[in-house]
Amino acid sequence: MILLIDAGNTRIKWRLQAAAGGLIHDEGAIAHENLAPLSRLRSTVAAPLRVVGSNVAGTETARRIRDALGVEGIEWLRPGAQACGVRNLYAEPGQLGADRWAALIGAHDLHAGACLVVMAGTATTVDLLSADGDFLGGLILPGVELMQQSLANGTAQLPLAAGSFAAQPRCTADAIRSGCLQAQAGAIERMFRQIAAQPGALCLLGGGAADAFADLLELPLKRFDNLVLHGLATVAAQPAGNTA
Ligand SMILES: Nc1ncnc2c1ncn2[C@@H]1O[C@H](COP(=O)(O)OP(=O)(O)OP(=O)(O)O)[C@@H](O)[C@H]1O
Ligand SMILES: CC(C)(CO)[C@@H](O)C(=O)NCCC(=O)O
Ligand SMILES: [K+]
Repeated sequence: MILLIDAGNTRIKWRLQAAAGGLIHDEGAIAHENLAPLSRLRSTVAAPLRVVGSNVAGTETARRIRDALGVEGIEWLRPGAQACGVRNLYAEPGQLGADRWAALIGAHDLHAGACLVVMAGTATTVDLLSADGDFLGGLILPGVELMQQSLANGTAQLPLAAGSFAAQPRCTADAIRSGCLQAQAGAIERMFRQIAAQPGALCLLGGGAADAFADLLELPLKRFDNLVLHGLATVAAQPAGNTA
């Protein structure tokens, strides 16, 4: 059995599979505060269990996950210069978030053409992947909720209110909500222009906040939850994965 773990800043997503490319037994998402579901999961699985993960939530989180699972070693994905046909063009490949690296590997496995890999989580990332598998570069934005919160925190008059999207917002709450959603959609559409002319160019969109603006996007779009876990499975299926 193999357990795939995507430890993000808001939640920890997991998937239990028979083998790296095999049948999915179970999956879920948990809050950082309560890792008990991972301990329960471990006790239901007959050993041996291989654990492959990506973590952008810090070393303390990695330790807590290991303790909750009671396993010796977790194979945490370390972004490098290349893996599974994807080349990392970051100036310092190790600086790239492991979740972005896994998602790019997953995207390259799923789609033959150029794609824009968008993950709408705590932060939103918008990453360009060429048809050849080159990660050309990408954006990091505050996620939708972080954007809304930053306005409430940084101003006297702006509340953290539940607004709705409007093309021409005519109240404060709608103006905030629409501004944050348009910022996300606009950044994505502008990045997509760089690959739009290529045959089969596609935007792959995932993450917990994707529903908030998916309908606004005017580009070839495919929803995919969860690209990070798919990428981890792709890495795990390699004879010598780029994990440590
Ligand atoms: N409909 C929504 N509108 C705005 N923000 C949302 C919406 N749904 C989720 N979010 C926010 O998006 C952020 C990430 O949500 P979620 O935990 O579901 O995504 P995630 O992909 O698991 O994130 P991460 O990998 O960063 O942990 C949270 O701050 C959450 O409150
Ligand atoms: C951008 C986030 C927060 C998205 O989860 C994560 O991938 C991260 O912490 N990345 C490290 C910095 C970088 O990717 O350049
Ligand atoms: K962070």
